[in-house]
Amino acid sequence: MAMIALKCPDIEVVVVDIAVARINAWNSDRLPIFEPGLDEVVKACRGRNLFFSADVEKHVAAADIVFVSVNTPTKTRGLGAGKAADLTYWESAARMIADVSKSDKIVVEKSTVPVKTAEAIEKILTHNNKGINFQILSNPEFLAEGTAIEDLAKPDRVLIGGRETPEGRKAVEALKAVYAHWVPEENIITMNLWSAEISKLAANAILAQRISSINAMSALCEATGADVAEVAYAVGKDSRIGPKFLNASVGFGGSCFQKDILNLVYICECNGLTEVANYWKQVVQINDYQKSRFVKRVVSSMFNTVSGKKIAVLGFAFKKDTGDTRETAAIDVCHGLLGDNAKISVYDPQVTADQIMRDLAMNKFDWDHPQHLQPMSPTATKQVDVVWDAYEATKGAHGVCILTEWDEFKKLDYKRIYDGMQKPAFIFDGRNVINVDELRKIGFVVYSVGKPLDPWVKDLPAAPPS
Ligand SMILES: NC(=O)c1ccc[n+]([C@@H]2O[C@H](COP(=O)([O-])OP(=O)(O)OC[C@H]3O[C@@H](n4cnc5c(N)ncnc54)[C@H](O)[C@@H]3O)[C@@H](O)[C@H]2O)c1
Ligand SMILES: O=c1ccn([C@@H]2O[C@H](COP(=O)(O)OP(=O)(O)O[C@H]3O[C@H](CO)[C@@H](O)[C@H](O)[C@H]3O)[C@@H](O)[C@H]2O)c(=O)[nH]1
Repeated sequence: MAMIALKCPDIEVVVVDIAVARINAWNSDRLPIFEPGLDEVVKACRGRNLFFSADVEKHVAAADIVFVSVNTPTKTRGLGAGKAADLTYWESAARMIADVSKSDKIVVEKSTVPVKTAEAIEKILTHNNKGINFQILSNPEFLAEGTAIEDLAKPDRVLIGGRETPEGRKAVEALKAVYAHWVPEENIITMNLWSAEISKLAANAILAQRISSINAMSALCEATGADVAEVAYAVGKDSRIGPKFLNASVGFGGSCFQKDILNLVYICECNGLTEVANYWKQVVQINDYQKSRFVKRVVSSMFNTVSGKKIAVLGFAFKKDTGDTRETAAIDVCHGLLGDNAKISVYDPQVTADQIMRDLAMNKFDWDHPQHLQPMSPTATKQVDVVWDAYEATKGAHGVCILTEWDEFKKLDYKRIYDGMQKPAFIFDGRNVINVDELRKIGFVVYSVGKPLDPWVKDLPAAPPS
């Protein structure tokens, strides 16, 4: 919305939220999220044509276009728990729009929703309506965190789905005119509502599938002496495949991929498409396998136990350049290590100690997770310490796990880190950011996902029984 305000000075944008603390933060000098370049965009328009308010009803009543961007998490209880999208927030937003509206409105699905949500929303909006015309559009968002501003400034495409009626087409044109302020017309794609809704789920599923594919290859590379980075480079050179999204890692995280794939799986199951559901489920299962495989490498390399040992965790966010920790692989890896009674010292340049403690104590739905990834008691967080420096985190540690690819981890003084650690000093790189040969020369025992194994690690079974 800040980008719309920046690019369309003739449009007044009001961001409303029921979370008053968040709105207060948006109106302050310290925005509630860290996103490179966002401060500048907000500062350029706030008070001009961009406003933040907790008076949701007043501003919705006055709007011509309402973008609904509320959260759509995975259901944790009841029918479809652990898979289906929880549309509670969407439904209450739709009911509120229906209640407060006195003029015609275009209601835009900006959240990622199950296919056919527009139909349900239409029913809520038009039920008991007072002669008001609501047009529902699907306009899914494709930005990635950490690069949101560039993604919004130069989107690969903007997708708008609408009803194939004269009113529907008019609404599509109205929304298209907003984006046309800065997005070339050929990059604004219009289609029917259901295609737009499915396209968002399909894009995320296929992106995540690429990561699970290369992560699956990383296990085979370790077993055979191949290097996954070389394999990804060779594969990505095929112009039909392309080089992006082929970085092997400790596993994908973030608030979208797992949630949206599980939602897709549920929709397939509801449509009787068991084989299709199982196909997509495998993308999440390989991701869980990758996280648990990493934990097993750590434990088995360190004489099959990390009990009482200090392990430094460098990086907790789900990717670099964000402070977001939702579904970060770091949560599952820490749970796995704590399950083996390790003492953990975490450093992340953007994530607060409070957030890390909350994440580690939080109950996660345990759908199909391996044993050691299951919810744990909050008392285990007593074994966790959060520090504000990588050197502090690694001081006296037996092992280091790199779980986020922050640029600063490439430039650390690893000799200094080695000197301060217990020996043998182990380093487990879940992001392929370190120079393996250099670190081995310093004296570290090194494991890096998908890379030829250190003889020390090699002699141990890759997947000892849990
Ligand atoms: N985070 C991303 O990068 C991203 C990218 C593309 C799509 N999406 C999709 O966008 C949606 C939102 O994601 P998010 O990460 O911003 O979630 P979020 O939980 O950070 O934000 C949602 C906000 O909606 C507010 N809200 C809930 N009910 C409300 C109501 N009735 N009225 C007003 N405000 C209400 C909440 O208070 C919260 O601040 C999800 O469907 C997600 O899948 C997110
Ligand atoms: O080659 C890769 C690329 C990514 N990742 C990991 O995958 C996760 C997701 O990364 P990314 O997709 O860059 O960030 P998100 O903000 O989750 O963005 C995804 O999810 C958004 C929400 O739906 C979509 O809008 C975006 O298009 C889609 O990329 C992160 O943990 C990354 O570290 C890898 O492990 N290897």
